[in-house]
Amino acid sequence: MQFPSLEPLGRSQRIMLTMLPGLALFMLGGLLMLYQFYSGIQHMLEGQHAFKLKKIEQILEQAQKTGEAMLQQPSLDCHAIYPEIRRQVTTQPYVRSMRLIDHEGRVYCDSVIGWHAPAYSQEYPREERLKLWRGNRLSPWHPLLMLWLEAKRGDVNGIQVVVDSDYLKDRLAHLEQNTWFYLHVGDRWLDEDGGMSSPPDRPYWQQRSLHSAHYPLAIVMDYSMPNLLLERLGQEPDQLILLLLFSATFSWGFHRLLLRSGAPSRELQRAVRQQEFIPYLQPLVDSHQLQWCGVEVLMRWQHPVDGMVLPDLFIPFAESTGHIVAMTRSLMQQTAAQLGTLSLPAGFQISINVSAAYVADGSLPADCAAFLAAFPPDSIRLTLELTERELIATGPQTDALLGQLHDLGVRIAIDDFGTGHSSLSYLQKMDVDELKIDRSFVAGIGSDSLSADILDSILQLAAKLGLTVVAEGVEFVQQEDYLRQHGAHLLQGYRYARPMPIGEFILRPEWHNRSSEPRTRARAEVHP
Ligand SMILES: Nc1nc2c(ncn2[C@@H]2O[C@H](COP(=O)(O)O[C@H]3[C@@H](O)[C@H](n4cnc5c(=O)[nH]c(N)nc54)O[C@@H]3COP(=O)(O)O)[C@@H](O)[C@H]2O)c(=O)[nH]1
Repeated sequence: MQFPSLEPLGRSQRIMLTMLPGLALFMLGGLLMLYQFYSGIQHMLEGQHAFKLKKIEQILEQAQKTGEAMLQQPSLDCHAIYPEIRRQVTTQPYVRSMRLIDHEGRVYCDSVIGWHAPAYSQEYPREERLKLWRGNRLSPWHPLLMLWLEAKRGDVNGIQVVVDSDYLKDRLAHLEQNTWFYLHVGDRWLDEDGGMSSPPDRPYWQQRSLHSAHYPLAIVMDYSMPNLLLERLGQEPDQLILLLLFSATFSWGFHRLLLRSGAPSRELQRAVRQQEFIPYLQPLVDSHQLQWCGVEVLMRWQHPVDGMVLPDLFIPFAESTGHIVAMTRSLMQQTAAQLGTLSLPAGFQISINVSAAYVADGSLPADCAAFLAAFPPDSIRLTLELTERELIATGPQTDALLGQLHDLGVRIAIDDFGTGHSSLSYLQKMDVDELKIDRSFVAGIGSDSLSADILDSILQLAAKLGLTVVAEGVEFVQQEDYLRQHGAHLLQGYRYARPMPIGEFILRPEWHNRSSEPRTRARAEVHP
């Protein structure tokens, strides 16, 4: 799969773009998670709803059976039946009281006060099979549920069976917040705290009624799904955290994939535009004073994903595709902008690696002129190091170019001298100013006699031709001593410093304190 190029986009736009899939994943996952929670909550609520209705129906069935048993007694004369009514009321769990009603609507036998009951027939629900009452005369604020059972016999009209609301509210009670259950009978509602209202005092959110198939009642569920979802999220945050982590990882992976997916060529172009190729400086040390007298500019790629990338990994590709020209130009511009503001020591050398493609490009003299213009006139020695990685075409054109460069005051060095096939031919055909001895010869000092012989030959040749010699890869004092004794002019290597960012270089005291003593042995010891 080919991903779109990120080239035309800025950094923040790229980040935004690569965050989108993660965001989409998070939203999709979030929706799925919410749906899962939603279904779970719905299922749980429906179960509870049905369960509560069943439990309240069971209470009423029990009350009904008790009342029907009374009505089936052979005599419903109060004197005869009163002991049985008392017994039933005290032994049946949910039945609080019972009253027998005659055909005139009078209570003629009451489980609480017997046959002396006054005719408070207004409490007799003539038409209603079920009625919720706020209370009766004995306990006015204690709601009751009255079940009316009609007698199918001539001596009595029917019986009222009274159920205590304590049992009902217990059945309505539940643990979840944001949900309320009510027993709804006629125009009255009993809540799980035992309060009665018509309709309920609480704000209506979403309401569902479940009607009983056996009694004229419904269980009403009042709930807030958004609040229940939030509550569930709070109870189970791990799923959300996992989703967040997963989406972030996905975004990051996508970001990396997009950055890598562009063709390498386009990736280099993008990196040039973003100024990701930055200069590192490694000091050049004057072999007499052992003081910092210049720098070699070395390219580093500050990659947004892979971090700092060393040049060996991208320079050969950049050279083969020609991108090295734009990359080196960018490096020169950044170096000039940052070093041009400093007061550098007189004759400070700035060496820059230049590939064959740049030599052939024709824009090199103009770019060098622009570089030099960033410094006070004649204040620095700009040196271009020509490498042998790619063959530099020799001939009139190159001669003319080198002539132009010399006219500008730019010096030419042959890098890694002695390692390629054409070092001597370059020396013969091109007007060069400096030889840079490859570090493989320096490494052989003291251990490899052949390397030492080649090194000596290069040093003698350079001396004869009047060329400056820079020895790179100096790591040990023995190498330093040898090179100083044998005429190398400039030394470069980890012995002095590794390549470093310009910001770090500026802070180093070595290039400020040029008159201070060298950090190694005194010169007199080396050159007696
Ligand atoms: N065309 C361009 N080529 C460039 C540019 N920047 C670097 N390069 C070439 O990449 C090669 C690797 O360079 P780098 O990793 O920066 O290594 C340089 C030094 O760090 C290393 N060095 C210096 N001192 C020592 C030492 O004491 N020991 C040791 N093991 N290594 C040391 O040598 C490299 C400097 O090489 P050179 O340029 O030949 O002086 C390398 O070939 C670079 O040329 C660029 O901008 N353009």
